[in-house]
Amino acid sequence: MTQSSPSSAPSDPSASPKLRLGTRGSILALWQAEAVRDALLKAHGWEPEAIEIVTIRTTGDALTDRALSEAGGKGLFIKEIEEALLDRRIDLAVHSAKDMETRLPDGLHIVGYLPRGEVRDCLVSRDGGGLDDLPQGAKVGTASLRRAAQLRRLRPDLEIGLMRGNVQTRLGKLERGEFDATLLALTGLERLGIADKASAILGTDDFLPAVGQGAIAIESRFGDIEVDALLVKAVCPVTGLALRVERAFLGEMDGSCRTPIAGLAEVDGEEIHFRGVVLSPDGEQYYEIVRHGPVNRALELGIAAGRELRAMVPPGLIGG
Ligand SMILES: NCc1[nH]cc(CCC(=O)O)c1CC(=O)O
Repeated sequence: MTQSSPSSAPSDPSASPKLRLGTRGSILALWQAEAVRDALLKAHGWEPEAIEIVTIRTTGDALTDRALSEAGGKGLFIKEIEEALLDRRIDLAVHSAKDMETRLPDGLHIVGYLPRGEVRDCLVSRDGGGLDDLPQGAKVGTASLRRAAQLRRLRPDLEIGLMRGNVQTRLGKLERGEFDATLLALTGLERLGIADKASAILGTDDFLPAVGQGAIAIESRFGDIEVDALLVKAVCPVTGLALRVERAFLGEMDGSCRTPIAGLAEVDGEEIHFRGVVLSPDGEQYYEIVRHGPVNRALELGIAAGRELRAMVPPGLIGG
């Protein structure tokens, strides 16, 4: 029998388990953890007390002055939460899938995802309007190499500066006039109830999202089957398929976090459509792969797309 973390067996409906969900403390992260909690409560008909949300401060939260790619990458928002999971201080971790490395620490795995919502990026501009409406040389803030490269490709005239911090911090920098515009995940604004801040939604043809964007991942200890069983009714299998493709693609690209990479898989019935892109940081080089395949070959599709794109890209652009 595996060790079980909830204080009661899931098969006993009269007892309320005590599951601890670990998350970062930002408003966005808390919204996401609450969404997982609500999905679990609904799936099992539990009382709210059955789930406790535990906030954990991460290295990434403390770093506000440097690009994440310089400080050690996106895993910085995850590490302390995964340590808490391995130490059994929490039973499940909730993350933005986008923030997760393709390789997880030994002993942990992604159990599944909540239904994915909006995947697109949006422009938040002080003066409103879309990318074409930004004046020549306007100052756009972002901390994302992917967004910066795609933006440079479309608008090489813009001045792109480093903008760090959580969504509210970034919007504050815009309001104070430090930047003319910024690019954000539309889903983040939606979750914060401020989607009206978006002045334009960027279509995926021109502006491909990050792998995992818009998906909320639930991570557990590998082999903690009683905990995982509780999630079966709360997770979204279709989102799981899309993320399987995207994360396999990213794993094959094996890009350092200094490489602008984007990828999106969409499930349409029994088919998956995938598009992946690699750019040079200045946006001048652009490599794209488009692949389709059946849902039962999701992993293979992602791997093949990653390998093929990797083979197209000159050495030096990825990795290193
Ligand atoms: N980079 C931080 C981050 N990680 C996840 C989201 C948004 C939520 C999501 O994509 O699921 C954001 C904010 C943003 O990129 O604007």
